[in-house]
Amino acid sequence: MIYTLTLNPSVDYMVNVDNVVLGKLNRTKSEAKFPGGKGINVSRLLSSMGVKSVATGFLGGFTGTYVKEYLKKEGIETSFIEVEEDTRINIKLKSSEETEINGQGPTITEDNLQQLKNQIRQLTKEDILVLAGSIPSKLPSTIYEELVQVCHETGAAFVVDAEGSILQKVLPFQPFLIKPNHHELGQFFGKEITSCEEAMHYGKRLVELGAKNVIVSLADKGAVFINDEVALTATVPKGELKSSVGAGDSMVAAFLAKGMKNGDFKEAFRYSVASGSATAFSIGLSTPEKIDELLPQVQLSESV
Ligand SMILES: Nc1ncnc2c1ncn2[C@@H]1O[C@H](COP(=O)(O)OP(=O)(O)O)[C@@H](O)[C@H]1O
Ligand SMILES: O=P(O)(O)OC[C@H]1O[C@](O)(COP(=O)(O)O)[C@@H](O)[C@@H]1O
Repeated sequence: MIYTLTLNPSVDYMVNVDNVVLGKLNRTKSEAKFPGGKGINVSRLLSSMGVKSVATGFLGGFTGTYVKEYLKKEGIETSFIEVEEDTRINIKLKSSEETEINGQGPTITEDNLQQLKNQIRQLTKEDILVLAGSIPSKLPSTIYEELVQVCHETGAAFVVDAEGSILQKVLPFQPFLIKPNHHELGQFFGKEITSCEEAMHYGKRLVELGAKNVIVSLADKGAVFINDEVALTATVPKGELKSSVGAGDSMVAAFLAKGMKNGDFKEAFRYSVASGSATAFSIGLSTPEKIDELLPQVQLSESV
C-alpha cells in the first residue's frame, strides 16, 4: 500500500487578480479552494489514476474538517491525527506572476507526534511512504530523519519531496525516489542551477549519495531523471500556465502510479512530466485525460 504523509496540510486558497497592486484594494477575477499539502495532492492524484493510497499527517479545526471531508468524498482512505489548532490556509496568488504565501501550521504536541510514529512503525516492506512538504514550525527539524529511520527498520520504501536541507539528511537511508526542483537542488549544493545539463550533473551526485531514483524538475525548461541504469532529459509540453501549484506533486504521483505497475521507470518518468504540465495548465490538479493529451509532447533523450 502507498501511504502519503503530509505533516503540514493546508487549504489552498487560489486567487486570480489582474495586475495586483500591493498596498491597495484588489478584487479577484476568479477564486477556488482545494485541499493542499504535498502528500495530500499525491493521494488525490493517485486516486484519479485508479491507485489506492492512505493519506496521513496532522489535521485540525474547521480547515482540517474541510480537507478530511473533501478526501472522503473522493474515496481516499485517511488516517490523520487530530490536532487542536486549525490546519493552515495557504494563499496562491496568480497575477502577471505567481506568488505563494504558505502558513506555519498548527502546534503539534509530543503526544500527537508519538501517535504518528506509532502509525509509521506499522508499515512493512510491502509498503511505500511518501513524505512530502514542509515541517510545521513547532515540530523538531529532525522529524524527517527520524521517520525515515523507522522506515529503514521496518523495510518500507520511502519517497521524499522536500526542500534541500531535508534531502541532505535522508539520502543515507536510500530513498526510492526524490524529486527536487532546480531551486531545491541548487539549495542542496549551494549553487544556482538553471539548465538541464547542470541539473543532470548535480542529480547524478544525489544518486551517488544514496537516492535510488532522482527526478529534477525545471518548470517549463525541462526535467531530468537519473538512476543507476539511465540518465534521461525530457522536453516539457507547451501550453498556457494557469497555476503550477501541485505540479511537482503531480510528477511524484504519476511516477509512482506507472512505475509501480510495470517497473518501466523510463515510461513512468515521461508520464510524470506530462502530469506536471497537465497540472500547470489547469486550476487544480491534472487528470488522466489531460496527461494522455500532453504525453506525445514529452520526448526523452538519453545521456551518458
Ligand atoms: N510553465 C510551465 N509549462 C509547462 N510545464 C510546466 C510549467 N511549470 C511547471 N510545469 C510542469 O510541472 C513540473 C514541475 O514543476 P516545477 O515548478 O519544476 O516543480 P515544483 O512544483 O515542485 O516546484 C515540470 O517538470 C513541468 O512538467
Ligand atoms: O509544505 P509546503 O512546502 O509549505 O508546501 C505546501 C504547498 O505545496 C503544495 O502541495 C503544492 O506543491 P508543489 O507545487 O510543489 O507540487 C500546495 O498544495 C501547498 O500549499
